[in-house]
This record gives sequence, C-alpha cells and structure tokens, in this order.
Amino acid sequence: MEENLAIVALVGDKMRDHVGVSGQMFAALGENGVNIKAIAQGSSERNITVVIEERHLRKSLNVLHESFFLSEKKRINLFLVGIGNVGGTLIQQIAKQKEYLRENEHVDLRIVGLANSKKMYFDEEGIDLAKWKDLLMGSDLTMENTAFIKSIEEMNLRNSVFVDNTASADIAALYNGVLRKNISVVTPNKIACASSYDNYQELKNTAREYKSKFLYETNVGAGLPVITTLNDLIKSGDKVKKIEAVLSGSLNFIFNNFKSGVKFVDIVKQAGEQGYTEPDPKIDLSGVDVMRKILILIRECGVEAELSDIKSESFIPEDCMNTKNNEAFYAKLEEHEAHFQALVKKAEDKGARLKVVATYDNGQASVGLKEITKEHPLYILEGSDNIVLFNTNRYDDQPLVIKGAGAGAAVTAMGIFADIMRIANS
Ligand SMILES: NC(=O)C1=CN([C@@H]2O[C@H](COP(=O)(O)OP(=O)(O)OC[C@H]3O[C@@H](n4cnc5c(N)ncnc54)[C@H](OP(=O)(O)O)[C@@H]3O)[C@@H](O)[C@H]2O)C=CC1
Ligand SMILES: N[C@@H](CC=O)C(=O)O
Ligand code: NA
Repeated sequence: MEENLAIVALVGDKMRDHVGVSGQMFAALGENGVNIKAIAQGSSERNITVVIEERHLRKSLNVLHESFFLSEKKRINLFLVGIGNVGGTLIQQIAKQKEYLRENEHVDLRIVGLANSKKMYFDEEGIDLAKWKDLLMGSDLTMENTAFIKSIEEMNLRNSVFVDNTASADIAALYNGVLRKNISVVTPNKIACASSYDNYQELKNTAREYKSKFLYETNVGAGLPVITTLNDLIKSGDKVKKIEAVLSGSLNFIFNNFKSGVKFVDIVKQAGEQGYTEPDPKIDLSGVDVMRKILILIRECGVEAELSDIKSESFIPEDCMNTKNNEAFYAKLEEHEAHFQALVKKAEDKGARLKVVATYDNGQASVGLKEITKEHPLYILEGSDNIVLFNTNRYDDQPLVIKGAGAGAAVTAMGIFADIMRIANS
C-alpha cells in the first residue's frame, strides 16, 4: 500500500504569480520522476498542496528547493520619499546596479513609489528609472502623506520598504504606522532616532513586534559602518566606556578650509554646494546635527538619554540662529566675520586646527568646538571625513577606530543602499 504525503508549497502573493511558479515547480517534479497524485489550492491564496508518494519526499524537497527557491528572484518594492541630493543619487545607484543584483544576488529591486514635497507617482511593475524625473514631474498626484501611505496599502506588495530621504519631521512621524503594516523603514533622516527616547524605543519595539526592519545606518557617519559596528559590539556583550568623535562632514570640511584671510561664509556656502550640509545649514552650524548623532550613538549603547541631556557650546552668534531662511543666515554670518576670524587666528597661533568634537565619557555626552593640536588623533582628518573612536571593555588600550568620508550624496546613498540590501538578504 502506498502512503501519500502532503507538501505545502508557499508561493507568491497573488494568483497570477501562482500560475507561473506552480507550473515551473510541477514541471521540475515531473522531469525528476516524481509522480504527482493530486494538487489542491490551499485555504489561503498563498499556498498550494501537492500530494506525492512518501518515497519521493526527499527528492521532491530538493527539486522544489532548486527549481523554485534558488532560482526565484526576491522582489523588493521600494517607496522613496525625498529625491534631492541623497534620494536622487540613490535612484542613480539603483538604476546602475539593478541588473548586477538580479544576476548575482537574485534580488529584483524595484522602485514602485516616488515623492518629493509636491508630487507623488506610483507604478506597481517598477518605475522606469530612465525617466523617473519626467514621470514624477508629470504626475497628476499631489504629494499628500495620507494618500502616499494609502497607495502603499492598496498596492499591498510583499517585501515593501519605505525609504525616507527627507529631513522632514512629518515624514519621520509616519514610520510607526508604516512598520505596523509589516513594511520596513530605511532612512538617513535623523529626526526619528533623535526625537524623544520613548518614540525612538517605540519604533524599535514596533519593528520587532511586526517583524519589519527599521534601519538607519546613515544617521551617523553617512555610509561609514558606525551603527552596525556599535550594534555588533553591544550584541556580543561588549560595553562602551568612552566615545570620541568628529561626526559632522560639513563642519570638518568648513574648519579644514577656513583659514585667516578666507571668508567664513564662503566656505559654509561651498560645504552646501558639495552637498555636505543639511537642507537647513543652521542645523549643522548650531551643533544640533552633531548632538543628534552622539545622542543616537549613546542610545544604541542602551543609554536612555534625551537631546537636552547633551551638553553643547555653540560657536555661532545668537542672532545668526534667529534668521528665517538660508540667505538671511548667510548674511548674518558675513556680519560676524570678525568673530570667526578671531576663532581661527587663536587656533592657528597655537599650531592647532579647529574641530567640532563629540564625546561621551563618564556617562556624559557633550559637543563643542575644540582647538586640536598635532599630537591628537583627530588632527589629521581631511576633507569631509568623520572619525569615531570607541573605547570598550574589549578595545581598552587602543580604541576601535572608524574613519572616512562622513557626508556627501554618493557615500550616504551607498549606506542607504546597503541597509536596503540587508533587508533583501534577511
Ligand atoms: N547630505 C549628506 O551628506 C547626508 C544627508 N543625510 C540626510 O539625508 C536627508 C536628505 O538630505 P539631502 O538629500 O541633502 O536633502 P535635499 O534638500 O537635497 O532633499 C530633500 C528631499 O526631500 C523632499 N522633501 C522635503 N520635505 C518633504 C515632505 N514633507 N514630503 C515629501 N518630500 C519632502 C524634498 O522635496 P522638494 O525638492 O520638493 O523640496 C527633496 O526631494 C536628510 O535627512 C539629511 O540629514 C544623512 C547623512 C549624510
Ligand atoms: N549635514 C551632515 C550630513 C550627514 O549627516 C554633516 O555635515 O555631517
Ligand atoms: Na553610518
């Protein structure tokens, strides 16, 4: 007497996927001499039951594994909000790398939703990346947060990732709802992780509960592997005792290029042209961007801190901060040229370089402009580089050091891309 067994094969989201995939599986079973006794549509749209003889079980599993799971490309559906300096570069990188990923990683990356502050555009089959700008600009759909989220829901695609490339608090406020729909979130926007500790923790908890991912490696050091490294240390039981870091690419660029006789405001504008500053450069110059970054690092270490717990001494005159737009801010910086010249002259007289340094030591985090002399490890830090030194129980005598470009569209987009691929490979 033959004993029959049931194998339940999970296939794609929709019935139209079933036809192709199941046909492929049945053909592969037949070619390998497996006699299919019966086929039944499962209780949900996502499974099909195939009944075979018991003696063919192991062979069938191998055949199914090879014919379907190994050859199947994992489709990742991206919803991108923010297509400026960083978001636009990310689209270019995806367009260039898409074919390589299909061939070598079996990952089919598709951008299925796009938005800036004015318009949004969707294509469930994947937006044609050769003309994404025209498609978005020509779209009839005005960007509206609720409508964007509703479209994601209606498309109901598996393996969806919401990528926030804005610096907007309104977009960051959407993450919790998105994560609850089992959609992962990837972002270089620091606002969520530097908001209240409760919100930061809730986002992490939601991601855990709903089995979505919340990844933000580019919040600190752009594409440099700072947060992943820190997470590796913590998860493996190490304890961070001290952090010393230069965490602003724009400020490092500015103070590397600002010398006596050079106008401070001109260098600040250059940092903007290079794509190093935030959309609002006051966030960089005030030290807030660095405060957010050191806050995120210590939170990742398990410290329940708020932004107000970070000590910070601003080097920017108060009235520069009270300006309403970038032009007015630049005009005020120009008015205070003598103040900036005095700062740099004082450092130059000591043979020192100015650096905005973030530290965490003895439970206290602080940010401030420091005169760094030649013997200090932070002295040789060129261009828009960042450096992070972690002193831990294991890296005790010599710190673990991460160094490299810490701002700029290409390296930031790369870091976002890497987070997306972490999700694709998970
Ligand atoms: N530049 C860098 O080196 C790094 C940047 N980051 C972070 O990356 C993010 C993006 O920076 P960057 O690309 O330089 O900024 P940009 O100003 O160049 O681009 C911002 C984009 O976001 C869009 N946007 C703004 N508000 C909204 C909104 N409410 N809804 C939809 N779209 C919106 C803008 O649209 P529109 O054009 O219509 O205004 C624009 O497309 C920031 O959070 C920044 O902190 C992180 C690490 C490094
Ligand atoms: N404006 C930031 C960009 C990266 O976070 C910086 O200057 O470092
Ligand atoms: Na990083």
